Amino acid sequence: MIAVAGAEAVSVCGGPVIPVQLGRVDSMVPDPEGKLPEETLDASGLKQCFLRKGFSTQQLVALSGAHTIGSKGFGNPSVFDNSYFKILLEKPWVSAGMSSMIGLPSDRALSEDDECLRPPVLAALGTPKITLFGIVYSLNILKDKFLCRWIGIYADDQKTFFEDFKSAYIKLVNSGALWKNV
Ligand code: HEM
Repeated sequence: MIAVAGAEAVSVCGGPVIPVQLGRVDSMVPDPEGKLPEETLDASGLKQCFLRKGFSTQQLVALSGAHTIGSKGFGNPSVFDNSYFKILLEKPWVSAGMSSMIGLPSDRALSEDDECLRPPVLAALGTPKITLFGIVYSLNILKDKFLCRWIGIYADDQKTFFEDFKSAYIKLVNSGALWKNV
């Protein structure tokens, strides 16, 4: 129910439509304590925590984009879009008073990590394209492959954020689940 409600909330708020597989075996016991990442973890702690569960830095950054919804200062609280990443790139955010209201410590930690972010020079370039004999090549593919600065990529390209969020969400909610044989 939680996995389905989460996916429904994302699409109702304008995010991607995420198919959630039904029919899983319900758990009879609660999860042990300490399975969720602490909001006070730094970027390296967050990355390790996600890696231990089989999630890459890219998936950590994409999933954290869910914080675009709600009251943490990432744009319209009821719209699922890529404002989270755009606002993280605006660091240090207008004023010290305002910055303390933006995001959780974990969100701010991602914006201070080189692997999660990207160099300002590439941020200024936006989405570069080369035109050769009428054919347009997007350098985004190269950026994705070799630079891996996910906050910048998702701030530039909401479609890529939606695609990556969708697959990471499916992986997250299916992780450790068992299904009935029907
Ligand atoms: C990266 C590790 C994460 C940490 C440390 C974290 C921590 C938290 C905390 C502490 C809150 C409560 C904020 C408050 O109201 O004071 C929160 C809210 C929330 N989280 Fe996360 N979270 C993480 C990842 C995720 C993921 C993976 C998702 C979904 C895919 C998610 C979705 C949400 C949503 C929708 C809220 C409500 C936001 C609001 O109403 O302000 N979070 N998170």
